Amino acid sequence: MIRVGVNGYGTIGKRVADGIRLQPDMQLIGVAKTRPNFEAETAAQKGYPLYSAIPERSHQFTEAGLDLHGEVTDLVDESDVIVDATPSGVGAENCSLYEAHDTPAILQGGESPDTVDESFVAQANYDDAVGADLLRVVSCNTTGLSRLLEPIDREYGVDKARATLIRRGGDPGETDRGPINDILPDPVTLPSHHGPDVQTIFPDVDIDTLGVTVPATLMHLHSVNLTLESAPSVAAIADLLSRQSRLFVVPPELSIDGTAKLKEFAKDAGRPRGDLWENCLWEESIAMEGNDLYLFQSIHQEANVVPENIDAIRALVGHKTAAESIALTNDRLGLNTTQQYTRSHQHGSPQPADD
Ligand SMILES: NC(=O)C1=CN([C@@H]2O[C@H](COP(=O)(O)OP(=O)(O)OC[C@H]3O[C@@H](n4cnc5c(N)ncnc54)[C@H](O)[C@@H]3O)[C@@H](O)[C@H]2O)C=CC1
Ligand SMILES: O=C(OP(=O)(O)O)[C@H](O)COP(=O)(O)O
Repeated sequence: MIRVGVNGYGTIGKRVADGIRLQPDMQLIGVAKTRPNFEAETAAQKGYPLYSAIPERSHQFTEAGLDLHGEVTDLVDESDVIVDATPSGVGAENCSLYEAHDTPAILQGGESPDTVDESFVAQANYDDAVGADLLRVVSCNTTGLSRLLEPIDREYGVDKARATLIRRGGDPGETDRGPINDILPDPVTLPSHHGPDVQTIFPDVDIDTLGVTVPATLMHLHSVNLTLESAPSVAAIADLLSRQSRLFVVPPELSIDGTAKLKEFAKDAGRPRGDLWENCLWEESIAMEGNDLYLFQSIHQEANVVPENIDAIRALVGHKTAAESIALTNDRLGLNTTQQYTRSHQHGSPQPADD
């Protein structure tokens, strides 16, 4: 069993903790919280041992009637791997703690790539991460672009990638984010940070990205144009993408016209918190003009890095191969439900994934 601690129990941390608890080869040692809010209450109700992230505040947990199992240093000490899901910049500050305890750690996309040994996307560079001390699961948008690029580059070669990222203003629970009535070029200059971030995974891919932030909370939307080395048919592209286990090629028959219906679909399908762990690509949006591929995909920012964090844990300890880890993570999270649905529409019967 891999003993895992989660430091930072917010949007990403609580989803990763739930995912860890579902894995047969992992034990969730506990979660570190800064204060006894509703997330600390629900973590305790789920039976997750609580650790105080800020020792001076430990008494607040006791006063709120929450048992503490220790402080964050105890959590780091008791864990084989730490998933750090603290806000951007805090993860880098925590690295000295992990190093002092000789505990490998996984940081998130808000941290700089220079802070870690490797940036990570399971489908692309799992083997490079084996035995590292510090990994970084790249941001939700970068993970989404990387998952799309990997099979297309492998199969057809990508000469040039261009993407405009229409970014959600904040997560649904973030009441202090915006804009609430604007459309912001964000950043106003080319490139957005996503292109260089993709190159931490694919150093040889030539990619330009633009960012725009809009008053929406549900998901990001990517408008993608890839210039390929050949000109496959739309059907061949759709077939290739539909065979990737973390891409959901949304069939037109579902009448899903945008991110709101995608989220509704996930909730109806019984997904926890309505989470969509996979990229969601509209099949009808896939178009070829000469060697140029165009499509739209949506990324559920709260959920799509969760499978990658689970795989990153196994990669750090060299516990399984990439294919084994991806398959196990998908199975235990329940990620295959949309995939099978897509295949039943496109192919009539399930086919091997990720080939
Ligand atoms: N929310 C999103 O859309 C995505 C976020 N990320 C990245 O994941 C990381 C975490 O982001 P979120 O989960 O959205 O943030 P969040 O703000 O929802 O959660 C962070 C949690 O860490 C806690 N925290 C603050 N300081 C701490 C400390 N010193 N020790 C322990 N816990 C501490 C906060 O109280 C909060 O509960 C960031 O690097 C972010 O860029 C990556 C993909 C998507
Ligand atoms: O990783 C994300 O976005 P990003 O890929 O645009 O950096 C998450 O949606 C967090 O974005 P935020 O830094 O705007 O909260």
